[in-house]
Amino acid sequence: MVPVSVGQAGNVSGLLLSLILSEQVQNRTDSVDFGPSQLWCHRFAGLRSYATPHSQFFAPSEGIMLPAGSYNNKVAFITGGGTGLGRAMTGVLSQLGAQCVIASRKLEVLQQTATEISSQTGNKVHAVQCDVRDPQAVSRCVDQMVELTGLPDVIINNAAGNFICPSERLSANGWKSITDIVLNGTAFVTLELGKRLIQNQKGASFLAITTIYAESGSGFVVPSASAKAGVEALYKSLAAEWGRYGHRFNIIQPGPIRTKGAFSRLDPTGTFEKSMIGRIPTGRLGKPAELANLAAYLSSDYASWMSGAVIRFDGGEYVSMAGEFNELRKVTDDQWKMLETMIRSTKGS
Ligand SMILES: CCCCCCCCC/C=C/C=C/C(=O)SCCNC(=O)CCNC(=O)[C@H](O)C(C)(C)COP(=O)(O)OP(=O)(O)OC[C@H]1O[C@@H](n2cnc3c(N)ncnc32)[C@H](O)[C@@H]1OP(=O)(O)O
Ligand SMILES: NC(=O)C1=CN([C@@H]2O[C@H](COP(=O)(O)OP(=O)(O)OC[C@H]3O[C@@H](n4cnc5c(N)ncnc54)[C@H](OP(=O)(O)O)[C@@H]3O)[C@@H](O)[C@H]2O)C=CC1
Repeated sequence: MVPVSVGQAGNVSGLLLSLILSEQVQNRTDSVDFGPSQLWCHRFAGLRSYATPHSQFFAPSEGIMLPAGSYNNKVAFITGGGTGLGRAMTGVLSQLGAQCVIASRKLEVLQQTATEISSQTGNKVHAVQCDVRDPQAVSRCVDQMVELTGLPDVIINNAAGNFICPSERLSANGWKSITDIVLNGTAFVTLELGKRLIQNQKGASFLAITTIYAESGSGFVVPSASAKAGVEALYKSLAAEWGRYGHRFNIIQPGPIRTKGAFSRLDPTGTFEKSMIGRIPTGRLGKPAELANLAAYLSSDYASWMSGAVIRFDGGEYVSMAGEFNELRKVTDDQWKMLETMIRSTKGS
């Protein structure tokens, strides 16, 4: 770990970006705390990753949490299982004994992931091409899964699309592209599998991966925020309706976890990561393995009494952004002395 000075624009060109960046550096210098000496940068695999010194209190445990064999004789279906967080969840479930089916658009990516994971775990991972925006394709995908493994015990709706974009620049097709993947895709997968499971009187655990801003909304990712909020309404509604069929529905709202898919579309220059770390109380990004452990627990029999739950998993970022006075953590001891003196010396209203 090496301390770095903030404010390096790297090879990013463009006046606007430099302005944004220099403003951030200015703000950070002005705000007393969280200056260059307190920002740390890990470098690995060509990627930068920032963290604060106090993140050492919150070192990630990336080993598998559940007992070996927890998923023996179980089948798990994971959308978007070829990359990023979906891949991490597939790896953990497979390691715990599950037979996994991963589905998304890019068959080659899925096949490579399936081969790599199954060679590490010794358990089968099947790759099935499926564009979740197309209900017929989803139905064919489920047919294929039934042939391969039978109906699943665990369904993880993880596939998503997203990009930052001012809403006034967003085309109708841009809106449709994101909401089709996230909301309609989740609905098509959930309805198709739910109906077949009900017909076969088979219980299952459904998990949706949303995001912290599904609750608050967020500018610049409006289609994603709207669709993720819809997914949460869908899952909470079905938790109430389909418990009688043996189905549980839970939701994880992750905060920032570095993946190529997310960061390339949400922070393409790497400019915003540094300021984001400053508002995460645990001082670091999450790790895919941490999310995968939580997903494995929620989808397992250890969580058979959990349904309708919405788990925020963000190192404290959401509450940190929400609290009116939370920026006061930047005030130094000397400044507090001065503030306290001023407040105490005020008499009357
Ligand atoms: C502050 C630091 C932030 C760091 C991260 C913090 C994370 C915290 C919370 C994170 C939440 C994360 C949520 C996620 O969902 S991340 C998942 C990201 N992964 C993906 O998006 C993978 C899949 N994505 C894709 O395949 C594409 O990106 C896609 C555009 C979503 C879909 O591809 P495709 O179907 O091929 O669509 P296109 O034909 O390319 O485009 C469709 C229309 O959308 C318009 N469009 C595409 N990109 C943009 C853009 N960048 N800006 C504006 N418009 C765009 C495109 O032009 C098409 O519209 P048309 O021109 O009108 O036809
Ligand atoms: N990483 C983060 O910081 C956060 C991520 N999330 C959520 O976590 C989940 C995983 O994201 P992450 O791993 O970061 O990003 P990725 O881009 O790696 O994952 C998205 C996956 O969705 C698949 N996908 C996209 N469109 C479709 C489609 N039409 N049909 C089927 N599959 C599709 C992609 O595969 P393919 O291209 O082959 O179709 C890809 O595997 C998402 O739901 C995201 O919203 C939430 C908060 C934070």
